[in-house]
Amino acid sequence: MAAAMTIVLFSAYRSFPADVQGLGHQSLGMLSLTASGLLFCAGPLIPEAVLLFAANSTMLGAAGLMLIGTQLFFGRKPSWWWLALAWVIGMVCLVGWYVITQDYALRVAVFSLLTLSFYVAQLVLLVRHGERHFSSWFFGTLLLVQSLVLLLRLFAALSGAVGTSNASNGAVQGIFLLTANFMTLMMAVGFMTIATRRLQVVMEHRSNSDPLTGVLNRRGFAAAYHREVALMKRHGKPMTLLSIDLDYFKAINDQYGHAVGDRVLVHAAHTTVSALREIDHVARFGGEEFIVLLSGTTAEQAKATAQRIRASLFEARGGDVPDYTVSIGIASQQAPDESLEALMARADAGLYRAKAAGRDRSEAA
Ligand SMILES: Nc1nc2c(ncn2[C@@H]2O[C@H](COP(=O)(O)OP(=O)(O)OP(=O)(O)O)[C@@H](O)[C@H]2O)c(=O)[nH]1
Repeated sequence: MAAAMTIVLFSAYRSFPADVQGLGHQSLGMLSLTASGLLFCAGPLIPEAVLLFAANSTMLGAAGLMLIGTQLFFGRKPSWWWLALAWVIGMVCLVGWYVITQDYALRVAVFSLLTLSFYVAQLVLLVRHGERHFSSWFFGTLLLVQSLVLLLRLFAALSGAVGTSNASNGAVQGIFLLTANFMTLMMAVGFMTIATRRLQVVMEHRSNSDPLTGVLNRRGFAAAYHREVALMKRHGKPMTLLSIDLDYFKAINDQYGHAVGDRVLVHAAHTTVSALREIDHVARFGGEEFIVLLSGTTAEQAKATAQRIRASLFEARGGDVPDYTVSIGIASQQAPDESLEALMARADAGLYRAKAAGRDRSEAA
């Protein structure tokens, strides 16, 4: 199962975009688990000491790599120190097993506890950073089950119910091995579920946003606009559109080059976004024209917002971006059934007036 899941996770790692992190480490974790399984099976062929150290190292490595995969998935710093510490504790325990007491139950208890720590850490990560979505609930439940199984094994070991070797035939041992195999499959399925959900989010975001500036594109803006129209219909909330155009942008491109022109566009987009509230929507409609949809805002309030955007662009100048100004056209949606095209045409009329009046200003339609 671990070998099959290694292939599934590796294949996803190769084909998913880099925004979905952690698949590589999860796949390495499964590979490590495969190696561990093979080593435990190779019992009679390998000297016992070598087998115990190698098989337990790969088993701990598997759980540690999976934790690191999940940490990377959530954009956290990987805890390599944790894996190293667990490995040192595990190896000291094995040396103790040889030198001091060959207590199988104690060995099982120590390794169950170490492995448990990795799964509990994944569960905590998921609870803290997971999206409220079915995929998180599913993976979280699996992590909880896996942690409970390990906890049970820990208690079983402490109470002497695990027999005297991996091969001992007790019911507890049998149930554990069966569950461990099943959970190997399920852990990979669980991680693939959150990874696939992330893939969907990334793809939706890409298809709705402008690749240069990261703000919405036409498609993403249309969806946001229709959500706002629905709010207007239900609660009578006003909304206002700003059509923002960079002044003499061709001259910036001609004087500083296209790359600097691109930086100006990114600067304008980011500064505009930071001057607004989270509920507002900023889009780039190609070229050097941006559209802003101000939720719950009247034309009067939008005039102040347009001023604020222009002031922010002015204050944020400097660094690797040359000076530039913008002209802004303002138009409020008159009624829920006014079309986006009509609204934009009115905002553009305001924009042309601002351009004609000398640029670097805003004009209401
Ligand atoms: N760097 C860069 N330039 C772009 C991009 N898209 C469009 N442009 C340039 O934007 C410029 C737009 O020029 P115009 O439409 O003449 O407008 P303008 O020079 O800003 O003049 P006014 O709008 O009248 O103030 C053109 O030179 C386009 O090549 C882009 O993605 N990156």
